[in-house]
Amino acid sequence: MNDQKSKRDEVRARNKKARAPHQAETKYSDDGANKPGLATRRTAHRLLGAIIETNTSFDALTDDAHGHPHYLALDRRDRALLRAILMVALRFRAELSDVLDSFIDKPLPAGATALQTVLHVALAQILFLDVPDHSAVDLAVESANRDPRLKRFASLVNAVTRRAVRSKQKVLDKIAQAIPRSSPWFSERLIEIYGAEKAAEIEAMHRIEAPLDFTVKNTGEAEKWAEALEAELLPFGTLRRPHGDADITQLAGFDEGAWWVQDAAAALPAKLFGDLNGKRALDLCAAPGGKTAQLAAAGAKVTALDMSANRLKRLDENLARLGLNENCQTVVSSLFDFAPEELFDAVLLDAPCSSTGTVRRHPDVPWTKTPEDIAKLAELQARMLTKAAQFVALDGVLIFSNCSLDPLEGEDVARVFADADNGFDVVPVVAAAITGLETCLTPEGFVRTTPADFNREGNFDGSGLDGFFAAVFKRRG
Ligand SMILES: C[S@@+](CC[C@H](N)C(=O)[O-])C[C@H]1O[C@@H](n2cnc3c(N)ncnc32)[C@H](O)[C@@H]1O
Repeated sequence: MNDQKSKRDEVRARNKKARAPHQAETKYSDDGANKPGLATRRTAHRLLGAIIETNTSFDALTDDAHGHPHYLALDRRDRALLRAILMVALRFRAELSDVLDSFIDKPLPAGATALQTVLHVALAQILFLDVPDHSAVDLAVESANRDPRLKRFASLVNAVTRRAVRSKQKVLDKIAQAIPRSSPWFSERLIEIYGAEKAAEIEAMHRIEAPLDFTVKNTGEAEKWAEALEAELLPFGTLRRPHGDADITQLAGFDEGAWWVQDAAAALPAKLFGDLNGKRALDLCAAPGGKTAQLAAAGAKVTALDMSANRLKRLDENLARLGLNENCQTVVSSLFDFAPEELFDAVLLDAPCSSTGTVRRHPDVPWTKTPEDIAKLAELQARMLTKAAQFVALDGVLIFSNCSLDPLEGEDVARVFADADNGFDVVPVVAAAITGLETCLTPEGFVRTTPADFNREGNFDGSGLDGFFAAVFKRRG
Protein backbone atom coordinates (compact mmCIF):
# COMPACT_ATOMS: atom_id res chain seq x y z
CA MET A 1 0.00 0.00 0.00
CA ASN A 2 2.76 2.41 1.03
CA ASP A 3 4.68 1.34 -1.99
CA GLN A 4 1.77 2.13 -4.24
CA LYS A 5 1.36 5.52 -2.60
CA SER A 6 4.97 6.46 -3.10
CA LYS A 7 4.77 5.40 -6.75
CA ARG A 8 1.68 7.56 -7.16
CA ASP A 9 3.46 10.49 -5.47
CA GLU A 10 6.35 10.03 -7.83
CA VAL A 11 4.05 10.09 -10.83
CA ARG A 12 2.49 13.31 -9.49
CA ALA A 13 5.89 14.82 -8.92
CA ARG A 14 6.78 13.99 -12.49
CA ASN A 15 3.66 15.68 -13.74
CA LYS A 16 4.45 18.78 -11.75
CA LYS A 17 7.91 18.80 -13.18
CA ALA A 18 6.39 18.58 -16.63
CA ARG A 19 4.66 21.92 -16.34
CA ALA A 20 7.31 23.84 -18.19
CA PRO A 21 9.12 21.36 -20.39
CA HIS A 22 10.27 24.10 -22.72
CA GLN A 23 11.33 27.65 -22.18
CA ALA A 24 10.03 29.04 -25.42
CA GLU A 25 11.10 32.26 -27.04
CA THR A 26 9.06 35.18 -25.79
CA LYS A 27 9.71 37.45 -28.72
CA TYR A 28 7.73 37.10 -31.90
CA SER A 29 8.66 37.55 -35.47
CA ASP A 30 7.02 40.31 -37.40
CA ASP A 31 5.35 38.51 -40.24
CA GLY A 32 4.90 41.44 -42.57
CA ALA A 33 1.36 42.77 -42.71
CA ASN A 34 0.34 40.42 -39.93
CA LYS A 35 0.46 40.97 -36.23
CA PRO A 36 3.79 39.84 -34.76
CA GLY A 37 3.59 36.19 -33.81
CA LEU A 38 0.38 35.58 -35.71
CA ALA A 39 1.98 33.59 -38.53
CA THR A 40 3.57 31.25 -35.99
CA ARG A 41 0.23 30.62 -34.25
CA ARG A 42 -1.70 30.16 -37.49
CA THR A 43 0.94 27.74 -38.72
CA ALA A 44 0.69 25.91 -35.38
CA HIS A 45 -3.08 25.59 -35.93
CA ARG A 46 -2.55 24.30 -39.45
CA LEU A 47 0.08 21.76 -38.45
CA LEU A 48 -1.78 20.50 -35.38
CA GLY A 49 -4.85 20.10 -37.59
CA ALA A 50 -2.83 18.07 -40.12
CA ILE A 51 -1.42 15.84 -37.38
CA ILE A 52 -4.81 15.14 -35.83
CA GLU A 53 -6.98 15.03 -38.95
CA THR A 54 -4.73 13.39 -41.51
CA ASN A 55 -2.29 11.51 -39.23
CA THR A 56 0.66 13.37 -40.76
CA SER A 57 3.76 13.02 -38.63
CA PHE A 58 5.15 15.96 -36.68
CA ASP A 59 8.64 15.21 -38.06
CA ALA A 60 7.45 15.32 -41.67
CA LEU A 61 5.71 18.66 -41.15
CA THR A 62 8.64 20.27 -39.36
CA ASP A 63 11.47 18.89 -41.48
CA ASP A 64 13.85 21.76 -42.20
CA ALA A 65 14.31 20.63 -45.82
CA HIS A 66 10.95 19.15 -46.86
CA GLY A 67 8.54 20.38 -44.16
CA HIS A 68 5.19 22.13 -44.58
CA PRO A 69 5.57 25.31 -46.70
CA HIS A 70 4.09 27.49 -43.93
CA TYR A 71 6.61 26.04 -41.48
CA LEU A 72 9.48 26.65 -43.92
CA ALA A 73 8.33 30.27 -44.30
CA LEU A 74 9.03 30.94 -40.60
CA ASP A 75 12.44 32.02 -39.35
CA ARG A 76 14.55 29.84 -37.07
CA ARG A 77 13.29 31.40 -33.85
CA ASP A 78 9.62 31.10 -34.81
CA ARG A 79 10.14 27.50 -35.91
CA ALA A 80 11.52 26.75 -32.46
CA LEU A 81 8.52 28.39 -30.79
CA LEU A 82 6.11 26.55 -33.06
CA ARG A 83 7.77 23.20 -32.29
CA ALA A 84 7.63 23.94 -28.55
CA ILE A 85 3.93 24.79 -28.78
CA LEU A 86 3.08 21.64 -30.75
CA MET A 87 5.16 19.43 -28.48
CA VAL A 88 3.21 20.43 -25.37
CA ALA A 89 -0.12 20.59 -27.20
CA LEU A 90 0.42 16.92 -28.16
CA ARG A 91 1.98 15.78 -24.88
CA PHE A 92 -0.95 17.17 -22.91
CA ARG A 93 -3.65 16.78 -25.54
CA ALA A 94 -5.88 14.59 -23.36
CA GLU A 95 -5.59 17.00 -20.43
CA LEU A 96 -6.15 20.07 -22.62
CA SER A 97 -9.36 18.47 -23.91
CA ASP A 98 -10.54 18.00 -20.31
CA VAL A 99 -9.70 21.61 -19.45
CA LEU A 100 -11.58 22.83 -22.48
CA ASP A 101 -14.62 20.67 -21.69
CA SER A 102 -14.68 22.02 -18.15
CA PHE A 103 -14.67 25.61 -19.42
CA ILE A 104 -17.58 25.39 -21.84
CA ASP A 105 -21.25 24.71 -21.13
CA LYS A 106 -21.87 22.39 -24.02
CA PRO A 107 -19.44 20.38 -26.14
CA LEU A 108 -17.92 22.06 -29.20
CA PRO A 109 -19.99 21.48 -32.34
CA ALA A 110 -19.16 18.26 -34.22
CA GLY A 111 -16.48 18.89 -36.82
CA ALA A 112 -15.22 21.97 -34.97
CA THR A 113 -11.65 20.75 -35.23
CA ALA A 114 -10.37 24.14 -36.37
CA LEU A 115 -11.84 25.81 -33.29
CA GLN A 116 -10.55 23.09 -30.98
CA THR A 117 -7.09 23.45 -32.52
CA VAL A 118 -6.97 27.22 -31.93
CA LEU A 119 -8.02 26.66 -28.31
CA HIS A 120 -5.54 23.84 -27.70
CA VAL A 121 -2.68 25.91 -29.09
CA ALA A 122 -3.62 28.83 -26.84
CA LEU A 123 -4.13 26.67 -23.73
CA ALA A 124 -0.81 24.90 -24.33
CA GLN A 125 0.97 28.26 -24.27
CA ILE A 126 -0.91 29.63 -21.27
CA LEU A 127 -0.48 26.51 -19.15
CA PHE A 128 2.89 25.13 -20.17
CA LEU A 129 5.06 27.68 -21.94
CA ASP A 130 6.86 30.80 -20.91
CA VAL A 131 4.86 32.94 -23.35
CA PRO A 132 3.11 36.11 -22.08
CA ASP A 133 -0.52 35.24 -21.37
CA HIS A 134 -1.83 38.32 -23.15
CA SER A 135 -0.02 37.30 -26.35
CA ALA A 136 -1.46 33.80 -26.25
CA VAL A 137 -4.96 35.21 -25.72
CA ASP A 138 -4.73 38.03 -28.28
CA LEU A 139 -3.23 35.87 -31.00
CA ALA A 140 -5.85 33.16 -30.51
CA VAL A 141 -8.67 35.71 -30.75
CA GLU A 142 -7.02 37.35 -33.76
CA SER A 143 -6.65 33.96 -35.47
CA ALA A 144 -10.34 33.27 -34.92
CA ASN A 145 -11.29 36.69 -36.27
CA ARG A 146 -9.25 36.15 -39.44
CA ASP A 147 -10.69 32.71 -40.19
CA PRO A 148 -14.15 32.93 -41.79
CA ARG A 149 -15.06 29.56 -40.22
CA LEU A 150 -14.15 30.77 -36.75
CA LYS A 151 -15.07 34.45 -36.72
CA ARG A 152 -18.36 33.79 -34.92
CA PHE A 153 -16.46 31.91 -32.19
CA ALA A 154 -14.01 34.73 -31.44
CA SER A 155 -15.80 35.70 -28.22
CA LEU A 156 -15.78 32.07 -27.08
CA VAL A 157 -12.03 31.91 -27.75
CA ASN A 158 -11.60 35.10 -25.77
CA ALA A 159 -13.65 33.81 -22.82
CA VAL A 160 -11.98 30.37 -22.67
CA THR A 161 -8.42 31.65 -22.92
CA ARG A 162 -8.99 34.40 -20.33
CA ARG A 163 -10.50 31.86 -17.98
CA ALA A 164 -7.41 29.67 -18.46
CA VAL A 165 -5.21 32.61 -17.50
CA ARG A 166 -7.29 33.33 -14.38
CA SER A 167 -7.43 29.73 -13.17
CA LYS A 168 -3.97 28.63 -14.36
CA GLN A 169 -2.65 27.40 -11.02
CA LYS A 170 -5.80 25.48 -10.16
CA VAL A 171 -5.81 23.80 -13.56
CA LEU A 172 -2.13 22.88 -13.31
CA ASP A 173 -2.63 21.38 -9.85
CA LYS A 174 -5.49 19.29 -11.16
CA ILE A 175 -3.39 18.04 -14.09
CA ALA A 176 -0.49 17.26 -11.74
CA GLN A 177 -2.74 15.14 -9.56
CA ALA A 178 -4.48 13.21 -12.31
CA ILE A 179 -3.10 9.95 -13.64
CA PRO A 180 -1.40 10.92 -16.90
CA ARG A 181 -2.96 9.61 -20.07
CA SER A 182 -2.85 9.98 -23.81
CA SER A 183 -5.07 9.01 -26.76
CA PRO A 184 -7.72 6.56 -25.52
CA TRP A 185 -6.59 3.52 -27.53
CA PHE A 186 -2.94 4.05 -26.56
CA SER A 187 -3.58 4.53 -22.85
CA GLU A 188 -5.85 1.48 -22.75
CA ARG A 189 -3.31 -0.62 -24.59
CA LEU A 190 -0.50 0.39 -22.21
CA ILE A 191 -2.63 -0.65 -19.22
CA GLU A 192 -3.49 -3.93 -20.93
CA ILE A 193 0.19 -4.69 -21.57
CA TYR A 194 1.95 -3.29 -18.51
CA GLY A 195 -0.77 -2.95 -15.82
CA ALA A 196 -2.15 0.32 -14.47
CA GLU A 197 0.82 1.27 -12.31
CA LYS A 198 3.60 0.85 -14.87
CA ALA A 199 1.39 2.31 -17.61
CA ALA A 200 0.99 5.46 -15.48
CA GLU A 201 4.76 5.63 -14.99
CA ILE A 202 5.32 5.29 -18.73
CA GLU A 203 2.76 8.00 -19.49
CA ALA A 204 4.33 10.27 -16.87
CA MET A 205 7.66 9.93 -18.66
CA HIS A 206 5.91 10.78 -21.93
CA ARG A 207 5.11 14.18 -20.43
CA ILE A 208 8.71 15.27 -20.19
CA GLU A 209 11.45 15.92 -22.66
CA ALA A 210 13.85 13.02 -23.17
CA PRO A 211 17.48 13.55 -22.16
CA LEU A 212 20.13 13.82 -24.85
CA ASP A 213 22.06 10.57 -25.19
CA PHE A 214 25.28 10.00 -27.14
CA THR A 215 27.13 6.93 -28.34
CA VAL A 216 30.89 7.46 -28.43
CA LYS A 217 32.74 6.13 -31.48
CA ASN A 218 35.81 5.05 -29.57
CA THR A 219 34.53 3.44 -26.37
CA GLY A 220 37.96 3.94 -24.78
CA GLU A 221 37.34 7.69 -24.95
CA ALA A 222 33.96 7.66 -23.24
CA GLU A 223 35.19 9.36 -20.06
CA LYS A 224 37.02 12.04 -22.01
CA TRP A 225 33.89 12.90 -24.01
CA ALA A 226 31.67 12.73 -20.94
CA GLU A 227 33.76 15.51 -19.47
CA ALA A 228 33.89 17.56 -22.67
CA LEU A 229 30.12 17.29 -23.14
CA GLU A 230 29.33 17.80 -19.46
CA ALA A 231 27.52 14.51 -19.69
CA GLU A 232 27.20 11.52 -17.42
CA LEU A 233 28.69 8.16 -18.43
CA LEU A 234 25.93 5.60 -17.81
CA PRO A 235 26.77 2.03 -16.74
CA PHE A 236 25.96 0.69 -20.22
CA GLY A 237 28.31 3.09 -22.02
CA THR A 238 25.94 5.82 -23.19
CA LEU A 239 26.68 9.47 -22.36
CA ARG A 240 23.71 11.47 -21.11
CA ARG A 241 22.95 15.17 -20.78
CA PRO A 242 19.73 15.74 -18.87
CA HIS A 243 18.30 18.35 -21.22
CA GLY A 244 17.63 17.48 -24.82
CA ASP A 245 17.50 20.95 -26.33
CA ALA A 246 21.17 21.62 -27.16
CA ASP A 247 22.26 22.53 -30.69
CA ILE A 248 24.32 19.40 -31.20
CA THR A 249 26.36 20.86 -34.04
CA GLN A 250 27.87 23.28 -31.51
CA LEU A 251 28.90 20.61 -29.00
CA ALA A 252 32.48 19.48 -28.47
CA GLY A 253 33.41 16.56 -30.72
CA PHE A 254 30.66 17.09 -33.31
CA ASP A 255 32.97 18.28 -36.09
CA GLU A 256 35.54 15.60 -35.44
CA GLY A 257 32.88 12.88 -35.46
CA ALA A 258 33.63 11.63 -31.96
CA TRP A 259 30.03 10.64 -31.15
CA TRP A 260 26.50 10.54 -32.45
CA VAL A 261 23.14 11.12 -30.82
CA GLN A 262 21.43 7.84 -30.00
CA ASP A 263 19.02 6.97 -27.21
CA ALA A 264 20.55 4.57 -24.68
CA ALA A 265 17.95 1.90 -25.47
CA ALA A 266 18.45 2.26 -29.23
CA ALA A 267 22.14 1.53 -28.66
CA LEU A 268 21.46 -1.83 -27.02
CA PRO A 269 20.60 -4.13 -29.98
CA ALA A 270 23.89 -3.67 -31.85
CA LYS A 271 25.87 -4.17 -28.63
CA LEU A 272 24.34 -7.63 -28.25
CA PHE A 273 26.45 -8.97 -31.16
CA GLY A 274 29.52 -8.86 -28.93
CA ASP A 275 32.87 -8.90 -30.76
CA LEU A 276 32.39 -7.86 -34.40
CA ASN A 277 35.97 -7.16 -35.32
CA GLY A 278 36.61 -8.23 -38.93
CA LYS A 279 33.15 -9.80 -39.28
CA ARG A 280 30.74 -9.32 -42.17
CA ALA A 281 27.68 -7.48 -40.87
CA LEU A 282 24.44 -6.72 -42.66
CA ASP A 283 22.26 -3.89 -41.35
CA LEU A 284 18.82 -4.28 -42.90
CA CYS A 285 16.61 -1.19 -42.43
CA ALA A 286 19.78 0.78 -41.72
CA ALA A 287 18.91 4.45 -42.17
CA PRO A 288 19.57 6.97 -40.72
CA GLY A 289 22.39 4.82 -39.44
CA GLY A 290 22.76 4.97 -35.65
CA LYS A 291 23.20 1.21 -35.47
CA THR A 292 25.24 1.02 -38.69
CA ALA A 293 27.70 3.41 -37.05
CA GLN A 294 27.92 1.10 -34.03
CA LEU A 295 28.63 -1.93 -36.23
CA ALA A 296 31.26 -0.07 -38.25
CA ALA A 297 32.86 1.43 -35.10
CA ALA A 298 33.09 -2.10 -33.68
CA GLY A 299 35.28 -3.10 -36.63
CA ALA A 300 32.74 -4.96 -38.79
CA LYS A 301 32.66 -4.74 -42.58
CA VAL A 302 29.14 -3.44 -42.92
CA THR A 303 26.57 -3.62 -45.68
CA ALA A 304 23.88 -1.07 -44.86
CA LEU A 305 20.64 -1.64 -46.73
CA ASP A 306 17.52 0.51 -46.76
CA MET A 307 14.70 0.91 -49.24
CA SER A 308 14.71 4.71 -48.87
CA ALA A 309 17.35 6.42 -51.00
CA ASN A 310 16.76 9.71 -49.16
CA ARG A 311 17.28 8.17 -45.77
CA LEU A 312 20.38 6.32 -46.98
CA LYS A 313 21.78 9.66 -48.14
CA ARG A 314 21.46 10.84 -44.54
CA LEU A 315 23.17 7.65 -43.40
CA ASP A 316 26.04 8.36 -45.81
CA GLU A 317 26.38 11.91 -44.47
CA ASN A 318 26.27 10.70 -40.87
CA LEU A 319 28.92 8.04 -41.46
CA ALA A 320 31.11 10.53 -43.35
CA ARG A 321 31.05 12.92 -40.36
CA LEU A 322 32.02 10.01 -38.12
CA GLY A 323 34.79 8.86 -40.46
CA LEU A 324 33.20 5.41 -40.62
CA ASN A 325 32.17 5.17 -44.26
CA GLU A 326 35.22 3.20 -45.36
CA ASN A 327 33.92 0.24 -43.37
CA CYS A 328 30.51 0.47 -44.90
CA GLN A 329 28.84 -0.01 -48.27
CA THR A 330 25.26 1.06 -48.82
CA VAL A 331 22.55 -0.65 -50.85
CA VAL A 332 19.26 0.96 -51.81
CA SER A 333 16.82 -1.93 -51.93
CA SER A 334 13.92 -3.51 -50.20
CA LEU A 335 15.23 -6.39 -48.14
CA PHE A 336 12.66 -8.57 -49.91
CA ASP A 337 14.56 -7.98 -53.20
CA PHE A 338 18.07 -8.28 -51.79
CA ALA A 339 20.16 -11.15 -53.14
CA PRO A 340 23.70 -10.94 -51.71
CA GLU A 341 26.54 -13.01 -53.12
CA GLU A 342 27.64 -14.17 -49.69
CA LEU A 343 26.05 -14.67 -46.31
CA PHE A 344 26.79 -12.59 -43.21
CA ASP A 345 28.17 -13.37 -39.74
CA ALA A 346 25.94 -10.75 -38.14
CA VAL A 347 22.55 -9.58 -39.40
CA LEU A 348 20.56 -6.81 -37.74
CA LEU A 349 16.89 -6.32 -38.53
CA ASP A 350 15.86 -3.05 -36.85
CA ALA A 351 12.43 -3.22 -38.37
CA PRO A 352 9.98 -0.42 -39.14
CA CYS A 353 7.44 -0.21 -36.32
CA SER A 354 4.78 1.95 -34.70
CA SER A 355 7.51 3.93 -32.86
CA THR A 356 5.42 3.88 -29.69
CA GLY A 357 8.67 3.61 -27.72
CA THR A 358 9.68 7.12 -28.81
CA VAL A 359 6.68 9.13 -27.58
CA ARG A 360 8.89 11.30 -25.35
CA ARG A 361 10.38 12.74 -28.55
CA HIS A 362 7.41 12.11 -30.84
CA PRO A 363 4.27 12.97 -28.87
CA ASP A 364 2.22 12.80 -32.07
CA VAL A 365 2.58 9.00 -32.23
CA PRO A 366 -0.38 8.12 -29.94
CA TRP A 367 -2.55 10.45 -32.01
CA THR A 368 -1.38 9.44 -35.48
CA LYS A 369 -0.93 5.68 -35.11
CA THR A 370 -3.75 3.19 -34.63
CA PRO A 371 -4.12 -0.40 -33.36
CA GLU A 372 -4.59 -1.40 -37.02
CA ASP A 373 -1.16 0.05 -37.84
CA ILE A 374 0.35 -2.09 -35.11
CA ALA A 375 -1.30 -5.26 -36.40
CA LYS A 376 -0.11 -4.54 -39.97
CA LEU A 377 3.43 -3.72 -38.85
CA ALA A 378 3.62 -6.87 -36.73
CA GLU A 379 2.69 -8.95 -39.75
CA LEU A 380 5.30 -7.14 -41.89
CA GLN A 381 7.99 -7.60 -39.22
CA ALA A 382 7.32 -11.35 -39.09
CA ARG A 383 7.81 -11.58 -42.86
CA MET A 384 10.93 -9.41 -42.67
CA LEU A 385 12.42 -11.58 -39.95
CA THR A 386 11.86 -14.73 -41.99
CA LYS A 387 13.55 -13.05 -44.96
CA ALA A 388 16.41 -11.67 -42.86
CA ALA A 389 17.17 -15.20 -41.65
CA GLN A 390 18.10 -16.16 -45.24
CA PHE A 391 21.09 -13.78 -45.12
CA VAL A 392 22.72 -15.36 -42.04
CA ALA A 393 25.77 -17.64 -42.42
CA LEU A 394 26.08 -20.91 -40.48
CA ASP A 395 26.84 -20.06 -36.82
CA GLY A 396 25.96 -16.46 -37.62
CA VAL A 397 23.86 -14.23 -35.36
CA LEU A 398 20.57 -12.54 -36.21
CA ILE A 399 19.18 -9.72 -34.06
CA PHE A 400 15.62 -8.49 -34.34
CA SER A 401 14.77 -5.14 -32.78
CA ASN A 402 12.44 -2.19 -32.94
CA CYS A 403 11.25 0.83 -30.96
CA SER A 404 7.68 -0.25 -30.27
CA LEU A 405 6.28 -0.65 -26.77
CA ASP A 406 3.83 -3.23 -28.01
CA PRO A 407 4.67 -6.94 -27.60
CA LEU A 408 2.68 -7.64 -30.77
CA GLU A 409 5.62 -6.03 -32.61
CA GLY A 410 8.31 -7.44 -30.31
CA GLU A 411 7.99 -10.43 -28.01
CA ASP A 412 5.24 -12.07 -30.09
CA VAL A 413 7.15 -11.81 -33.38
CA ALA A 414 10.30 -13.16 -31.72
CA ARG A 415 8.44 -16.06 -30.08
CA VAL A 416 6.84 -17.18 -33.33
CA PHE A 417 10.27 -17.08 -35.02
CA ALA A 418 11.86 -18.95 -32.09
CA ASP A 419 9.21 -21.68 -32.25
CA ALA A 420 9.47 -22.19 -36.01
CA ASP A 421 11.55 -25.01 -37.48
CA ASN A 422 14.02 -22.65 -39.15
CA GLY A 423 17.47 -23.69 -37.94
CA PHE A 424 17.78 -20.81 -35.44
CA ASP A 425 17.96 -20.89 -31.64
CA VAL A 426 17.32 -18.08 -29.21
CA VAL A 427 20.50 -16.88 -27.53
CA PRO A 428 19.28 -15.53 -24.18
CA VAL A 429 20.83 -12.15 -23.45
CA VAL A 430 22.88 -12.32 -20.28
CA ALA A 431 22.73 -9.66 -17.59
CA ALA A 432 26.39 -8.75 -18.11
CA ALA A 433 25.61 -7.65 -21.67
CA ILE A 434 23.31 -4.89 -20.42
CA THR A 435 24.89 -3.87 -17.12
CA GLY A 436 22.62 -1.49 -15.25
CA LEU A 437 19.53 -2.62 -17.14
CA GLU A 438 19.25 -6.18 -15.81
CA THR A 439 15.56 -5.64 -14.97
CA CYS A 440 14.95 -5.20 -18.69
CA LEU A 441 15.57 -8.91 -19.42
CA THR A 442 12.47 -11.02 -20.09
CA PRO A 443 12.23 -14.64 -18.88
CA GLU A 444 13.08 -15.83 -22.43
CA GLY A 445 16.24 -13.69 -22.49
CA PHE A 446 14.86 -10.94 -24.71
CA VAL A 447 15.49 -7.25 -23.95
CA ARG A 448 12.45 -5.08 -23.27
CA THR A 449 12.85 -1.44 -22.25
CA THR A 450 10.24 1.24 -21.58
CA PRO A 451 10.49 4.94 -20.69
CA ALA A 452 9.70 3.96 -17.08
CA ASP A 453 12.88 1.84 -16.87
CA PHE A 454 16.25 3.12 -15.72
CA ASN A 455 14.27 5.10 -13.18
CA ARG A 456 16.78 6.82 -10.91
CA GLU A 457 15.48 8.00 -7.58
CA GLY A 458 16.27 11.67 -7.10
CA ASN A 459 17.53 12.07 -10.65
CA PHE A 460 14.34 12.63 -12.51
CA ASP A 461 15.85 14.40 -15.53
CA GLY A 462 18.46 11.67 -15.99
CA SER A 463 15.89 8.85 -15.93
CA GLY A 464 14.19 6.85 -18.64
CA LEU A 465 14.86 5.11 -21.93
CA ASP A 466 13.09 4.76 -25.23
CA GLY A 467 10.86 1.73 -25.43
CA PHE A 468 12.81 -0.92 -27.30
CA PHE A 469 12.72 -4.65 -27.96
CA ALA A 470 15.62 -6.89 -28.98
CA ALA A 471 16.00 -10.64 -29.43
CA VAL A 472 19.15 -12.55 -30.40
CA PHE A 473 19.09 -15.72 -32.51
CA LYS A 474 21.90 -17.95 -33.73
CA ARG A 475 21.89 -20.06 -36.87
CA ARG A 476 22.89 -23.63 -36.13
CA GLY A 477 26.20 -24.69 -37.71
C1 LIG B 1 13.31 2.12 -37.57
S1 LIG B 1 14.02 2.73 -39.02
C2 LIG B 1 15.64 2.13 -38.87
C3 LIG B 1 16.53 2.92 -37.94
C4 LIG B 1 17.99 2.55 -38.08
N1 LIG B 1 18.23 1.14 -37.89
C5 LIG B 1 18.88 3.31 -37.13
O1 LIG B 1 19.28 2.80 -36.10
O2 LIG B 1 19.19 4.49 -37.43
C6 LIG B 1 13.34 1.65 -40.22
C7 LIG B 1 13.94 1.76 -41.60
O3 LIG B 1 13.43 0.65 -42.35
C8 LIG B 1 13.39 1.04 -43.72
N2 LIG B 1 12.56 0.04 -44.41
C9 LIG B 1 11.23 -0.13 -44.33
N3 LIG B 1 10.85 -1.19 -45.08
C10 LIG B 1 11.97 -1.69 -45.65
C11 LIG B 1 12.22 -2.78 -46.53
N4 LIG B 1 11.24 -3.56 -46.99
N5 LIG B 1 13.50 -3.01 -46.91
C12 LIG B 1 14.51 -2.21 -46.46
N6 LIG B 1 14.32 -1.16 -45.64
C13 LIG B 1 13.07 -0.91 -45.23
C14 LIG B 1 12.85 2.45 -43.65
O4 LIG B 1 13.18 3.15 -44.84
C15 LIG B 1 13.54 2.99 -42.40
O5 LIG B 1 14.71 3.69 -42.75
